Amino acid sequence: MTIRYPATPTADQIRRAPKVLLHDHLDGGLRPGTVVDLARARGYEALPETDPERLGRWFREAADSGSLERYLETFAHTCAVMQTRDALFRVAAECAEDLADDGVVYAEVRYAPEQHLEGGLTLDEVVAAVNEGLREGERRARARGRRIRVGALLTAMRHAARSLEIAELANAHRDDGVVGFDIAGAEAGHPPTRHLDAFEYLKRENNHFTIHAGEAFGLPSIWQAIQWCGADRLGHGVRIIDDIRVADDGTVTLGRLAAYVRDKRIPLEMCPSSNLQTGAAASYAEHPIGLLRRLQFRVTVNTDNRLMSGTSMTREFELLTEAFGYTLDDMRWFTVNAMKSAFIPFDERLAMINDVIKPGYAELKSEWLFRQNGSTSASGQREAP
Ligand SMILES: O=c1[nH]cnc2c1ncn2[C@@H]1O[C@H](CO)[C@@H](O)[C@H]1O
Ligand SMILES: [Zn+2]
Repeated sequence: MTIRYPATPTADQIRRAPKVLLHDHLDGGLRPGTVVDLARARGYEALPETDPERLGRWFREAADSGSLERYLETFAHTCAVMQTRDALFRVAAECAEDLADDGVVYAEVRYAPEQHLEGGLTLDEVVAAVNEGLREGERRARARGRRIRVGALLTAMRHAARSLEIAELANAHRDDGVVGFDIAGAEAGHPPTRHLDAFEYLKRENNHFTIHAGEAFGLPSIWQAIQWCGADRLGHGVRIIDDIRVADDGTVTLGRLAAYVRDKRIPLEMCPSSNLQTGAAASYAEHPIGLLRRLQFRVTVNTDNRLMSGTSMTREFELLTEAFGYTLDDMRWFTVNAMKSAFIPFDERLAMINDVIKPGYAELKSEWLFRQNGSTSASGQREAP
């Protein structure tokens, strides 16, 4: 006889569960109050609101545009206030703290160094400021009894022409907090193959990269990212659904590209709330993550931009639990997927899975055993002998 645990985790369990985040933009995750403070310090007067609560709402509503291009316009304000060493340090430290408070144990946070040079910093100084801030945030979290490890991904903007330079920067800082590379920005009209030299350079250096692909543009973008550029992971990748046919009787047929992505266990960094805002998915219940999880693609759950989506890892999992009835076992599956797909060394990933993630979920599940004598009766939750 085996005990069947209650099906859905509580909000509190979701928050306390160890979580792994692979796709989170530093310039999309500022606290609204910090944006206000930094704008005031720098004399930046173009903020649409100066009350933190109203500003937070403004970001969420402006990002709720149904188009990636309009969604991306909101980053002009966050980037504008991230132009000095102190500002970058503060934003990075708060990022690590906020993620730790949300129960994230490992995160890869990305940003585009080329967007932080207006105050006179060099690319190397930008990277150093963010790394120092992340280390400070880890320390503050530890002082409060929370453990988190945060790596940085350096992003090149796909409409610009600095990707090789940023790839070299990522490689130069690989033993110093930078775990990989990415390209981001408007997808339509900016195919990943324009940055082939950057990707080929990183492959020659045995380095890692992910590519935003299959978010605002479909299969050709995913195909190029994988087969031309050699991406280790896909940022979003939701449009892979266009290569999957589900017949009326439920039979599923994968096209060649979808089959390749699943066969090769290529990680998909899915960001449900962000996708709803940019129009890449219509609702949580209809988000491709449901089908892709059932088909056992290497799916991971991510926040993308916590400020623009007013979200957190806890909230993304709550929304998915509501939409798909996910259990703690599903959550653990997504989390192990993410940890397997991280860009840190294999032995460290394995240790995180075995020594942090699995024990964390086992601990949460076991809580139920001690609750059964209390008011929440467990009758009916045991499997028949
Ligand atoms: O979902 C997204 N798709 C594509 N680009 C994005 C997304 N979120 C943010 N950025 C872009 O990445 C830059 C560096 O962090 C941001 O400034 C934003 O322009
Ligand atoms: Zn993104």
